[in-house]
Amino acid sequence: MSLPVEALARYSDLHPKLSYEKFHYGTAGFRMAGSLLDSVMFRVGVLAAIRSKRLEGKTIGVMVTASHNPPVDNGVKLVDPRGEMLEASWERHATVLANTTSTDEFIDAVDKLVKTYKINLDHPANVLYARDTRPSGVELVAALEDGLKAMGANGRNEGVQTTPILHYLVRCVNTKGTPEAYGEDTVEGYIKSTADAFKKLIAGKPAPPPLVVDCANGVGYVALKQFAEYLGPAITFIPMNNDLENAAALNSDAGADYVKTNQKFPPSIAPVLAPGQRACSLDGDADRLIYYYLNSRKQFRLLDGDKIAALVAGFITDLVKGAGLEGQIDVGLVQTAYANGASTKYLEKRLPVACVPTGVKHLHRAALRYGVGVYFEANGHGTVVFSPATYEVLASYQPSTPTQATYLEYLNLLPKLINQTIGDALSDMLLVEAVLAHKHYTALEWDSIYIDLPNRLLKVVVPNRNIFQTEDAERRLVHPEGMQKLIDDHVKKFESGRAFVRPSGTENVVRVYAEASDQGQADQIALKIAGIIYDETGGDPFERPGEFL
Ligand SMILES: CC(=O)N[C@H]1[C@@H](OP(=O)(O)O)O[C@H](CO)[C@@H](O)[C@@H]1O
Ligand SMILES: [Mg+2]
Repeated sequence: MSLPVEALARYSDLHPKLSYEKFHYGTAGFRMAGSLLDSVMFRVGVLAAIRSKRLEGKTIGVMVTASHNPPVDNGVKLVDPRGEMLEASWERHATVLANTTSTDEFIDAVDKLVKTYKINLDHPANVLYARDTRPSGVELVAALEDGLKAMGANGRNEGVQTTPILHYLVRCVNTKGTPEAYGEDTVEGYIKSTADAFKKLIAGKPAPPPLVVDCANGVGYVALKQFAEYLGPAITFIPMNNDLENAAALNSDAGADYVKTNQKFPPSIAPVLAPGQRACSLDGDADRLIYYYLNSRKQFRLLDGDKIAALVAGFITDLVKGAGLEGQIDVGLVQTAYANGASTKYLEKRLPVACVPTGVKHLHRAALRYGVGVYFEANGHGTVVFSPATYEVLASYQPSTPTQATYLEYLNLLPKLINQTIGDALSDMLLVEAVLAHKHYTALEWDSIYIDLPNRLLKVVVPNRNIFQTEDAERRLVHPEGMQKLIDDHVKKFESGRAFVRPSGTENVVRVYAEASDQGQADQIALKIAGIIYDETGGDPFERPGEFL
């Protein structure tokens, strides 16, 4: 088969590129105002089909979502056959195709891609896709489908689903009937196997107290309802911010990003919480999870991705030891520079900890190096991955005592409870609840594992963020020259101060993170560095944010 040039041209003409837009496939795929994405969606459809053919018909996933961003935004991400994010080298092809200015140029670029990889177009193309609850998703999915039609690809529309469910389904479809079979490739199959593993894991433990779940008025509520049905009395949820009728409500004063960024309760949650009661927030596509509670002094206390990682890694380490598998299964943790310094200090004493650049793909890749790799970004995105060798050990190990056998049983349930393809707010939430039940931890006890260092995260708008280059997992600047020295000279004035600066991969800003032994110092460090960056990059003195030092 040759490239279906005629069909490509016909469909492409229905989705012309807006001449002034420049698109970039970044950390979060393509993401911007939904109204600007029509041509991008069509081209992503074509690219997904080409990638599927390149992989001899393996199913590629496409998720239409803008996660925690405002309801008018939308976006799209491609998912590789194992349910992982698109291979990095193909991000560039996505950007190139999205930016071709005419149908002819687009077809030429597709042709070039096919020739470069010597793709055999006789292979079938299979694409599985879903969208979040954003209204613009309906038309964007239609544009995506035109891309699939133009290539004669088989499309499987999963409707409105969470991002992690889409990733899970892709892995299931591609591993079906193989020794690595991941599960049944249906949403019901996902809910059932996750819920069953949870029920078995907490069997005999007291049912956790009811959990307040802030659904960010998004698709997470759809999955939560299904979980609630299967879980029955095993756990009670109190769903909040579950209005799916009002599109404008999505992520508005709600959700994991709101809580982590503002370090406060969503306004609707504060009044319903009793002191000590746990609550959690999902984000708009349910791949991030943040916990929090009201302490006895009626203060907000955050239990973020670092706290989840510490809880989960500690639990798994205990299980491995208890089963007598120490030395046979190595448990490791992966963080980014945004991890609270107190968490890193606490965890490094207990297990190997790696620090990698921001972005799930980096964390995921690093986690695969361990027998059991736990990774979480501070913002609540993370999961646990089990290596093939670990699966083998778990399947063949003969415990020598009944206690070891019990621990082994728990360990064997974890790969079923956890969505290993990507961070999954709902399966992570059930994991946290199971660990709390096993450890008999209240929110306060969990919080007390270590005490967070006060910190401050700021954005600085600069003319060109690309001049900022980093090394050492983004912890030091190598460019602009001399900037790191200015930062160091300032930070060293503060005891236990730490700070770093990096360009955002998703917004046109530079981020400044600082932490210190008290909040005032963390603020001073961050605001001074923000001022340095602003001034050194030629920021307009009349527009200089008032708080910068
Ligand atoms: C400080 C921060 O939270 N950064 C986020 C944000 O990346 P930036 O490159 O910092 O814009 O979005 C990413 C994608 O969602 C997420 O992986 C990351 O953790
Ligand atoms: Mg998200």
